[in-house]
Order: sequence, then structure tokens, then C-alpha cells
Amino acid sequence: MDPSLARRDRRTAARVRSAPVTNENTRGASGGPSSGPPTGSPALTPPADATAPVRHPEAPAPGELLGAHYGQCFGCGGEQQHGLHLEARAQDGVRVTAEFTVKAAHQGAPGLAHGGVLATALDETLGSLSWLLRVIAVTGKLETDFVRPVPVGTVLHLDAEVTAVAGRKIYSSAVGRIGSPEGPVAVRASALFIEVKVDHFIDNGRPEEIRAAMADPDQVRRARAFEVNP
Ligand SMILES: CCCCCCCC(=O)SCCNC(=O)CCNC(=O)[C@H](O)C(C)(C)COP(=O)(O)OP(=O)(O)OC[C@H]1O[C@@H](n2cnc3c(N)ncnc32)[C@H](O)[C@@H]1OP(=O)(O)O
Repeated sequence: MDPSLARRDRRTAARVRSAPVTNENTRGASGGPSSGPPTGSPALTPPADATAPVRHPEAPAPGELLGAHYGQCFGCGGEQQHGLHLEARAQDGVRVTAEFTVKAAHQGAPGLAHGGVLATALDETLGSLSWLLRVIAVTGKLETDFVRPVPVGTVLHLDAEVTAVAGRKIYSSAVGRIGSPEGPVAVRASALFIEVKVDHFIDNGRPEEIRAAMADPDQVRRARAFEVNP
């Protein structure tokens, strides 16, 4: 086949694949990402008895930087040289925004962010919603749409919110835009987080890191405070 035709076919196929997603790229009434999250897995649809999320009275104020939950976290920790160093900020309701600058260490294809790194940025942003509910939760399911390639040097602006809660199950969605909070949508995600106790980490983490974390009184105080969630 003529290589130029093959290239054109590939471009057409890419447009067809992305078309339904880009039609949904408007924001929710709250300014958050809720309108048009990826549909798909039934496990990401809240059950009929799910309730609206409730912002904890001691949640960080809107506009406040949340800070890293763990210095070695690949998503937000300052001690990971090639980590994302993602910075999340509380917003109104149960919503956060975050920024992540794509570095050369985050490439998949030449000059473009790796899809797994972009999924990490979404996962981390969605995970930081726990600060506003004041619970500890881990990702059970994460469904991602990759809408546009994201070049190295891009600042990805992420916006995430909890949409519903059912017992320990926390339903959320997020969107990532290129260059500004109003920029073109590059990635979107829907997620199910599951609330856990601190013991989830103590029982499963590698002993040396757990010992180090337990020796840090600030880390222990932060984690335990989230377990008591009136
Ligand atoms: C401190 C915060 C760090 C934030 C970093 C960013 C977020 C992350 O990347 S966290 C790391 C990645 N995630 C993980 O490592 C989690 C690994 N998984 C696990 O440990 C377990 O499967 C866990 C804790 C999610 C659930 O196990 P367990 O506590 O036994 O709960 P379980 O009874 O199985 O499930 C509870 C409910 O959730 C549902 N559920 C759990 N997992 C899923 C799933 N993958 N898909 C759909 N539903 C699920 C179950 O069906 C059940 O529903 P129901 O109450 O209606 O019956």
C-alpha cells in the first residue's frame, strides 16, 4: 500500500475513535468534570442507594494546596526524582484541581507523555479527593479515555470530583486539559475508590517503608486522624 495512504487511513481512524469523546468535553454545572465522564463499565455506575458526597467540615479550604500525602509517592511526593510532583488544590464541594508538568522522564513515544503516566496523574488527582471526604481510600477501578496526545513540556490541568458514595465505595470522575483549565481535553477518567483503614498499608506494604513511615509522627498522626471520620 502507498505509505501516504496508510498514513491518511491511520489519521482518519484516529479521528473516528476520538469523535464521540470530544463531543462530551463540556464542564458540569459546578465547573467540575462531571458532565460526560467516560461511560462504560457498570461497576463505575453508582447503585440506586448511593448518596451525594459530603464535604468534611474540617476539609482544607477552597484554594488550599493539599500537599503530598507521602514524600515517596510517585504521583505527588517531593522525594521522587522522576515522579509527577503533582500539586492538588481543594475546591468547593468535593472537588479538587491539580497541575502536572510533563517532563522528559515521562515520555512514551518521542516527545509525548506515556499513557500510564497520564493515568497516574488522573489516579493521583482522584485519590486526593479523599482529603475532602477525610477518609483513606485506594483505587479499585480506573477507566481512562486518552483523547489527545500530550507533548513534553505541557502543563496538564486536572479537575476531579466525587460524584456519589455508597458505603465504602466512592465514585468519581476527572478530566485533564492541555495548557490551561479551559484548554482542550486530553484525558478523562471515571473511578471507583474503596475506603480502607490504615491497616491496609501496614499489613501489605514492604516492612522497611512501613517502619520508616511509622517512625514519622506526622505521617502517623495524619493517617490516624483520617480513620476517625465522624
Ligand atoms: C493513601 C492514598 C494513596 C492514593 C494514591 C493514588 C491512588 C492509588 O493508586 S491506590 C493504589 C492502587 N490500588 C490498590 O492497590 C488497591 C488494591 N486492591 C485492594 O487492596 C482491594 O481489592 C480493595 C481494598 C480495593 C477492596 O478489597 P476489600 O477491602 O476486601 O473490599 P471488597 O469487599 O472486596 O470490596 C468492597 C466493595 O467494593 C467493590 N469493589 C472492590 N474492588 C472493585 C473493583 N475493582 N471493581 C468494582 N467493584 C469493586 C466490591 O464489589 C464491594 O462492593 P459491595 O460492598 O457492593 O459488595
